[in-house]
Amino acid sequence: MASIRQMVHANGLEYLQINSERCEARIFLQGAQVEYFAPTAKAPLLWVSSADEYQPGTGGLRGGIPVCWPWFGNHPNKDWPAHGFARNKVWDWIGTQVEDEVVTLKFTLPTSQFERQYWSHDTRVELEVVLSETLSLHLTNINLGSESVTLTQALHSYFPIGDIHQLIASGFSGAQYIEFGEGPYAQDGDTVSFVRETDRVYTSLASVQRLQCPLGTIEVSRNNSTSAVLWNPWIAKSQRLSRFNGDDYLQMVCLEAANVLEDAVTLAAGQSHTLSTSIRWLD
Ligand SMILES: O=P(O)(O)OC[C@H]1O[C@H](O)[C@H](O)[C@@H](O)[C@@H]1O
Repeated sequence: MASIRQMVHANGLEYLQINSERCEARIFLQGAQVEYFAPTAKAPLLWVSSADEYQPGTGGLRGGIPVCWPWFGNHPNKDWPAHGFARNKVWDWIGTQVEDEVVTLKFTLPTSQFERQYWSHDTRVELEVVLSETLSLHLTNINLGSESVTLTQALHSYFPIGDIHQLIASGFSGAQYIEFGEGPYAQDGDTVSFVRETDRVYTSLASVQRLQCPLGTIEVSRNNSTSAVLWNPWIAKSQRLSRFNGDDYLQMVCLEAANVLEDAVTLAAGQSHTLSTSIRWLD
């Protein structure tokens, strides 16, 4: 029988502990951040740094799936926080459905948590998390106002890959990317391997990628998203990152379902848009 328990971490953050016949998961209300997900009898599909202390309001947990909203990355206004403000805010848990041991949970960021100096628009944002052998996230924006609204966003998934030197990421053929503010570069072949800091914003990217690593093969798919971010900080940037151990870069990679650059979302009055990603072990 599936169970959903509301718990409080020793450091004060509230989370939901989900156990079902199909999987185990933890979702923190701060950021509506999925922090742990493992299908039954399989290894965890998300990575979290052991350096994170689970403190409230510190830029989201360093791992799992932070929700970057209502902008991704650095804002043109340099004083604004990277990746928006939603990952630091406490979301409301507003819905639960359990059917055939598939648990669906719904969250919204209440407008009282909006940083109005950054986001004056009349919008509603919801995150639906579907937990079975696969983890699926659906991030919906609804424009309730009378003027059009443009936003960028990402579901910033951190994956455990065992050894970055042995990781082969595939499904990139035909795409282009911007890296460190330069490009667009044409993707060379279908695969990416990692030998240095990698921080690519892909455009025109196919909807399915695979991460083949010593732990197995993870499949990551996206819907309503033609852009995605591929990130590993490598050695020098690891030293500068908060809540990150110096050698954590060996164990993780981020492949983030996004709506960025020309894939930014523009919603006319009354319109909505749902960005989705699904993650599973292939073997
Ligand atoms: O340290 P954070 O604000 O969580 O950002 C972590 C990383 O997120 C994304 O993947 C960006 O492309 C990186 O440039 C950034 O370093």
